[in-house]
Amino acid sequence: MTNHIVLFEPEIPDNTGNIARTCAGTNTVLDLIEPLGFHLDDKHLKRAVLDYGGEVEIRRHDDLRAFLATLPDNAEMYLISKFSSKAYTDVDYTDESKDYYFVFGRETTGLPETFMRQYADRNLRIPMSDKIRAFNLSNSAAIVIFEALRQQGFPHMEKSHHYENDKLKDDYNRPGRYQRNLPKH
Ligand SMILES: C[S@@+](CC[C@H](N)C(=O)[O-])C[C@H]1O[C@@H](n2cnc3c(N)ncnc32)[C@H](O)[C@@H]1O
Repeated sequence: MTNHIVLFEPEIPDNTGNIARTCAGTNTVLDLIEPLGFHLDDKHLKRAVLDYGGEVEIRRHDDLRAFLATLPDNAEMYLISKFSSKAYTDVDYTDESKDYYFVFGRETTGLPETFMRQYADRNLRIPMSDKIRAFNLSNSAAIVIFEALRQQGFPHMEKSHHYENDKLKDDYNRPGRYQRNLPKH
């Protein structure tokens, strides 16, 4: 089982950078459908990818058709769109024989209407109030991928870890921890 976040023609490098970081932290493959609104060596994207997501597997596709042609037989593809009336939480993402693909639209115009109509039963909505037009792209990606991962039991992810500077350790607040070596006058 592999999870994929697929971005259709993303425009804002910071969003793609954030998503790349999320992909690295969750062992998710990032598929980018061109054209992109930025260069892959954009400094914001690079900072996010290199500082935090150097391990992320990025696959680039010339266009939507080219991306669809790469889908394996076991692909379960979902289109993430506010226009759906089915919630993203109402789907089972736990079939280990499947590869899950979550396709998100571009920041300004979302997903193409024809594509959404073609896969009408595959559109999923993140519930939201009527006070906004849509959620931010990178937040939407995080919301959906973490529901899939939660259902899958967070595969190959550490649910706990012990750090050297563990804030929950008993001696974290030991006297002197915050004392600075100020110069003596
Ligand atoms: C900023 S939104 C795009 C808004 C665009 N005006 C539209 O018509 O979809 C960017 C992407 O985030 C995702 N998104 C944002 N809010 C969503 C919601 N409430 N439900 C599902 N997806 C959402 C979708 O994939 C969307 O294409």
